[in-house]
Formats: sequence, structure tokens, C-alpha cells
Amino acid sequence: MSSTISGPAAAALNSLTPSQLKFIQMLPKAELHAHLNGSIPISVLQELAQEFAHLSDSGLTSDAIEEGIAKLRNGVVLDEIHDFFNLFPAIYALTSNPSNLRRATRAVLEQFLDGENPQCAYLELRSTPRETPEMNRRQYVQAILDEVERYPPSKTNLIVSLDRKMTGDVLRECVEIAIGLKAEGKRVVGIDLCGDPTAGDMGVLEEHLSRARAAGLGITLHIAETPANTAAETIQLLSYTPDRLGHATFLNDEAKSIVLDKKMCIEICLTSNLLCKTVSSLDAHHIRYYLQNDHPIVICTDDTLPFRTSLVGEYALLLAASPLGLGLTQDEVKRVAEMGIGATFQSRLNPPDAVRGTGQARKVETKARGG
Ligand SMILES: CNc1ncnc2c1ncn2[C@@H]1O[C@H](COP(=O)(O)O)[C@@H](O)[C@H]1O
Repeated sequence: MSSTISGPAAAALNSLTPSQLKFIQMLPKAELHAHLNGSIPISVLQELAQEFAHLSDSGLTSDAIEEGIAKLRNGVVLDEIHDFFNLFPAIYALTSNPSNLRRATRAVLEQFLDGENPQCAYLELRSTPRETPEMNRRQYVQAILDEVERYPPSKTNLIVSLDRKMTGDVLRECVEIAIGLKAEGKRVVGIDLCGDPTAGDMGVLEEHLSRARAAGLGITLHIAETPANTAAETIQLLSYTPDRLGHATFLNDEAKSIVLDKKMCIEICLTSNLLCKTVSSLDAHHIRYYLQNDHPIVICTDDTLPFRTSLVGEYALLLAASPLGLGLTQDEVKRVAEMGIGATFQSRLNPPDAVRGTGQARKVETKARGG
């Protein structure tokens, strides 16, 4: 995995001694903030792009796709976070039918969970239901679940993302899909809010999030990701009592005291914040504030594809000596990893290792047999 990473995480990783690297690899880690379409291995995306000519209409030309893939392959340079969202049309053109979406999902799951030294012990993968000419939103989520459920629930589950630009009707539909699938015993464990951090009106979310919570789903919200996110919006999102928060980079004192009081776990994505330029250096990163306050955090990758990182790479940023890393001790890094394991929706909201329904148990057996 380390061969495909580059930038700050690779530099930190390369500075570690073999025993430090082994320590990170062996540490049980949870990845709780990984966007599916931002985590597809570049090799798989390239394969899908080569087959693109045979795909049905996606609204993009092969040249536009090729250009998008080339950018991702060579490493993206973002002037600011809004540039980031322009990367997705090329990726979406390649994951717009159930079969390609399943291939992409399988590759993402393998990237995190398989191999001699898996990146993590547990993955909560997230994705935004998308309607395309070839699938509706429910079929989109079902296609991902078909792959997720090849693994046991102790390894991976799905979070359904809501995009800040969604209309009330689409928000309702997505939450209903998540609740309905959960009620059928499918492995949806939570709801996320993501997308362009300055888009949308957050007032429309309340009723949808309460329904999700009442149905036993965990709630995580991208919050205060940019300086343009207002204090009023941040307080409004906190009033929906999320269990976890994505980024939480620009919290004022009032927001910080709510977060600390309610022990809302912060999903920290170091490389993502550096490359999106919402944080100027590791030294200035808000992770320091949460570490000082012994507040629950979980270290995550966000989007391994554009940010060319890995979960082991993100942990290397904790352990490596300054200025390449934060210079935490191994005991401190171990404590951070334990906090992450304790913050999963699986552990909070579901009985441990529950395999609900024989259908799931069968799929897990199939995987174990190599099917
Ligand atoms: C940089 N930090 C971020 N902030 C906000 N939203 C982000 C994000 N990184 C990814 N996404 C959201 O996830 C989608 C891709 O995965 P899915 O199609 O859902 O699987 C992006 O289109 C964006 O809406």
C-alpha cells in the first residue's frame, strides 16, 4: 500500500524505524471516515476508464474522464477546498452502474481490510446515494451493501451520506432507504452529512436526522470544515446531537465546550486538511487541542485517492518526529487507536459481532470459502 502513497504521509512513513512501522501496522485501528468514491484505488479507476467506451451515457466524454484520472494519478494540487469537489464528476462517470459500483466497492474494501498487513481492523465506509440512468438510489446503496456484507459485521458496515446540496425530498428518500434497509437487517449503521462545506441550508436537516436517530442509526456530520462556515451554522448542527463530527476544524469556544461536554468524537483527517489548505501545518492542527483535552478522536483518511494516503500513513503522521509528524509516543498513539475503536457505530449502537439474519451469515461463509 505504501507504494501508492505520496506527500506528507509518505514522508512521515519513510522516517519511521522498522519497529515503529511494525508497531503501527499491528495496532488495531478503526477507519470511520472514508468516502467510497474518494477511496477507489487508481489502478481500478484506470481499468474502469479503459472500459468507459462501452458504458452508457454519463454526460462526460472519454477525454474528460482521461483528464480527470490523469490529475488523480499525478497528484492533485488544490488552491483551496472548493477545487476538491471538481474531481468527482470523472470518478462518478465510472461508478454509475451497479456492476462498476460493486467493483469499485470491492476494491476499496480490499484496500482497507485485506492483505498481509490490513490497513485497519474495522471500516465504516460511507457513500452518497446517487440516482443514475442505470440505478436508483436504493439500488445504489444495495449494490454497495452486497459487497460490504461479504465481510462479517465486526469488520465493516455502511454509513449513508447525505449531501449538503440535496433537496428535502431527496434527504427524506435517502434517510428512508437507510432506515428501511436497516430494518431488513442490512448493514447500514449510520448517516453522514457531507459535500461542498458552504452549500445548502442546514435547517432542513433536523427532521431527517431525528428520524434516523429514532431508528437507531448513528449520526456523523461534517462540521466547520472551512473558515466560511458560520458559528450559527455550527451551533445549529451541534443541536442535532451528532455522535461524531467530521473535521470540526473551525470551532469557536462555545462550540468547543458543547463538543467536549457531549464527548462527540472528532474524525481527524490530517493529510486531507493539509492538502485542502484548511490547516496550515501539523503543528497548527486542531488535533493538538483534542489530545490536550483527552477528548475522543479517530484518525481517518477521508479520500485515499486524491490525497494519496493510507491509514497506516495517517498514523505515521502521529508517531513521526516533528516536523514530519506530531511526535507522539507509542503509548499515546495506542491510546488514540483505542479511542477510534471505541467510537464505531457498530460498538455503540449494535450488539458486538451481531450477525442479524441468516442471509448475512451465508454471505460471510461464502467469503470465508473464497467465493
Ligand atoms: C475533503 N473533505 C470532504 N468534505 C466534504 N465532503 C467530502 C469530502 N471528501 C469527500 N466528500 C464527499 O464525498 C463524495 C465522494 O464520495 P461518495 O460519492 O459519497 O462515495 C464527494 O462528492 C463529497 O460529496
